[in-house]
Amino acid sequence: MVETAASAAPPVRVALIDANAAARAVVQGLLQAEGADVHAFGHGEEALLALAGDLRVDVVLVSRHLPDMGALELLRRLRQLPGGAVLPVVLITGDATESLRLSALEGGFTEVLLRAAPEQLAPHLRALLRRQVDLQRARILLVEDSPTMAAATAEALAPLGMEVEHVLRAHEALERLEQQAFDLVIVDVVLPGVLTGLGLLSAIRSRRDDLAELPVLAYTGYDERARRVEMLRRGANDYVTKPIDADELRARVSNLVRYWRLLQQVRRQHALMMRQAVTDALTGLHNRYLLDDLGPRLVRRAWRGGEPLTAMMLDLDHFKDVNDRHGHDRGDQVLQALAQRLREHVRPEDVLVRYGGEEFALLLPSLGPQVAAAHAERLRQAVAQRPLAGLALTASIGACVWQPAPTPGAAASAEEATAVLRGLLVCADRCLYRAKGAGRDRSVVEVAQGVPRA
Ligand SMILES: Nc1nc2c(ncn2[C@@H]2O[C@H](COP(=O)(O)OP(=O)(O)OP(=O)(O)O)[C@@H](O)[C@H]2O)c(=O)[nH]1
Repeated sequence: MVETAASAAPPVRVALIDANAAARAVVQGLLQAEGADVHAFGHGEEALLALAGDLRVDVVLVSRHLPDMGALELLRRLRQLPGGAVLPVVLITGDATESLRLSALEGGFTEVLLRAAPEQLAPHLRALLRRQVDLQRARILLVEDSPTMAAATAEALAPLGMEVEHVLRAHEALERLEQQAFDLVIVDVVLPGVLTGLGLLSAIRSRRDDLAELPVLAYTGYDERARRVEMLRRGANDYVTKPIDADELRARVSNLVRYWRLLQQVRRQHALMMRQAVTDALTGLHNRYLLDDLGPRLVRRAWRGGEPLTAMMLDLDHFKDVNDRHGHDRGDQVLQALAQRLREHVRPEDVLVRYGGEEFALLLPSLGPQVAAAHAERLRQAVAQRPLAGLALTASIGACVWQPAPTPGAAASAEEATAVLRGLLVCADRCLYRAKGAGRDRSVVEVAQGVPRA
């Protein structure tokens, strides 16, 4: 059963209340340039009259000084209008002090926007509108066995423009959560069937993926302390007591959806930062921090399975001359071309990183000494046979092959695995040094005796 309130995002409707005609025109122009539908007013009373009548908006922007009332007075009266309790009301001010910002937020404004030059204000207004559109696009899964309650909920949420999907049973809700992304679950705690609302809550919270933190708003018919505590204990973010109050429901739903959006934004940024932390900006290859993370895992796997593991160090020959003769930019291009060349020669199970400067490290599982030596030669030839960024260059390679004794069931500790990785890299580096000493453009391979340890 689906009750859809809205799907395509309509323009965000903004009430702009500012006594200063010139300033108002600037903000109005910026908002309209972003596609907003703007209703501008110079007086508070004028705006309140329109909003108490037919005018419906998604967000209100108000300047601090109005001819007929203060911004706080306007806010108080806006909150009393139908639907006004959840309306985002943004104060726009030229006063940048932290104390003003805090007192405005404490006073009930949703945000405080600093009045600045248009080019500085524009991105803030764009972000404000984007947040509003995001909220309108929210999808809510309503799990409610009473058709009357479901209809009342859909009606109460309609002004928010969110999409409400209704299912009757908890198990249907679990199926829908598998199929589609939702921003909030509203669940009646008492549901017929094997899985109750509380059971659904526990099922969501015990998931091992991001959905475990999906906001859940619980409906209860009993305003009873023990039941409220139980709902919160099981992980409900908030609850509403039946019969529902439309304004209260909208306010709680908006808050939870905002929280979820923020959480997702933080997660995305965190994932990006984690990627950046292990990525070398010049070549796009992973950096040595990824080796520190993945290397011990490969060591433990090799140890467990008695499979060989090879570490290789590859270093361009006379790279300093490239920089000196052709400039640092050309040197960078060479490193990028080299990274691409190496990428073409690694298998999905191999780890390739830029170890630093013009040195690259590889970890290659399951190659015996002869195959590892042949592979090192192939890499050396791959560098020498074609120019890199237009320059004929060579590389030297040091490789160290570790063949663990088959010890089924034995597992290395994390510290041991790290020590073995270091030992392998030191051994490979030693081989590289020998390759350089022997005239460069060659590979030197050594089979580790015993367990390599740094
Ligand atoms: N363009 C560029 N140069 C770098 C980068 N990182 C390190 N280098 C340069 O790489 C050069 C390494 O020089 P050396 O360690 O003397 O080694 P080499 O000239 O390659 O000599 P051998 O290794 O002995 O054959 C130095 O000039 C560094 O400045 C980088 O990201 N970009």
